[in-house]
Amino acid sequence: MDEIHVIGGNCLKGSITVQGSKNTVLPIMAASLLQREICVLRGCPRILDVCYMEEILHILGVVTWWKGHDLYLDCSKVYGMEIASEYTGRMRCSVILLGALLGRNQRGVIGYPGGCVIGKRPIDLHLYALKSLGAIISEKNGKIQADCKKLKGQEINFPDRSVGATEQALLAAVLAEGETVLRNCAREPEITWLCRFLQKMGARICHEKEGCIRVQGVTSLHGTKMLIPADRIVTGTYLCAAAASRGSVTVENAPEGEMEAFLEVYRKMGGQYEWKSGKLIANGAGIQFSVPFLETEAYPGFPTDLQSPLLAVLTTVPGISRIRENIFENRFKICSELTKMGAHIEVRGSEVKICGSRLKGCRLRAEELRGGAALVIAALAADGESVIEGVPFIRRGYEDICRDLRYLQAEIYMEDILSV
Ligand SMILES: CC(=O)N[C@H]1[C@@H](OP(=O)(O)OP(=O)(O)OC[C@H]2O[C@@H](n3ccc(=O)[nH]c3=O)[C@H](O)[C@@H]2O)O[C@H](CO)[C@@H](O)[C@@H]1O
Ligand SMILES: C=C(OP(=O)(O)O)C(=O)O
Repeated sequence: MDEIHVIGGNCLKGSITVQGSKNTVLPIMAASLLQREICVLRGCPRILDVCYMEEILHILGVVTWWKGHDLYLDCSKVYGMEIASEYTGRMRCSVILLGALLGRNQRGVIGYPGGCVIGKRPIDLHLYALKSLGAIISEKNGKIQADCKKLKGQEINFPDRSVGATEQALLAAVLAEGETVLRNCAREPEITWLCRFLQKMGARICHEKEGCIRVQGVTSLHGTKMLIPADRIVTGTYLCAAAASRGSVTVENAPEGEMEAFLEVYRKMGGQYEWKSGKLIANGAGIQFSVPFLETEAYPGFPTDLQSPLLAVLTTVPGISRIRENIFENRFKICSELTKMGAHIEVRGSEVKICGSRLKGCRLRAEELRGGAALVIAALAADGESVIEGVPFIRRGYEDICRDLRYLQAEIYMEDILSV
């Protein structure tokens, strides 16, 4: 069992290249099922969620291999149609395999998805999209079964915006008969990247206007290659890590154009940044201003996935800050852990009030991915040593957070407590 040890107090500085994006690569791996050749995903992050998705693809018949960070997916022999809940329950993104399986084999049976326990996370919008395209869905014994003769293009007007449901609808629509128009789609960059990948496989997709995507069904798709873009949430996490120590960081491959909402808050807190030849150069030495009010929103608003990392920074900034979480109802779980470190935090429903103070190192437990990363950030700023348990949650989305932060001169290491 691994634990992360952090000796707080170092001022972070240095350059880093961030891993490929988790939330981009996972739907792209699912999309590869829609063709019968080989897809190559360059710059694929070697994170637990990618391993979990790879295992699921193996069960369905996909042959995979790695060359460094390039993942090869040979989808020529996909005959499996069923994925047990012990596999789907490890990650949220497993649910969109339903749309891919329907597109490929007209049938899919999957267990319920898992992922971070940060709210109820229903799948009604996913099922609504699939049903609209003609799938017959039944739910029993903890499984969701979807069948269709041939999916048929439709107008789908999402009542609410959902990243996963938009991805689900896209995967199901590209091989459906005729035209599908998706309205009120999510606008996150991951949707654009998925569309690009599907287009490279031969899909006919066009973005009409904000939130509206038109898909012209085709009869088959082919293999392709794509470079997975840098992870915008990991980039933001490392900016927060440097900010908590009032240090600086240069991100060599930051995803330009995807970080605006975060960078605006960073600047208001007293941080400075500039883009130079594709690099993001950020200096957190001047971070000193609290954030009177911030709320998480769908893209291009402030991302919910960076709410906990930012909250960790704000526990160190003098004055009162307030954050409202609008996307997931249970995303303040780390507050009790931060309180153990001496943070002054009050949670009231979907809002949290933070009064900046000094933190002290202690033993902490991560219970979900971004909350776990946020505990590491708080530990970097704290006096003394912190030990963070629950490392597998962090590994779901960070390839090697200790290695990356050591590049930035943090004193941090992983210990396997069974082997000492
Ligand atoms: C693997 C992946 O890409 N995960 C991201 C994805 O999650 P995910 O795709 O699960 O997030 P959604 O955009 O679907 O969720 C947004 C909101 O819609 C609700 N909802 C969603 C689907 C549904 O059928 N019914 C419903 O009510 C959710 O409970 C939530 O309140 O987008 C989230 C919001 O940017 C990010 O935090 C996650 O990191
Ligand atoms: C919530 C997240 O992931 P998932 O949707 O995979 O649980 C996340 O990446 O912060």
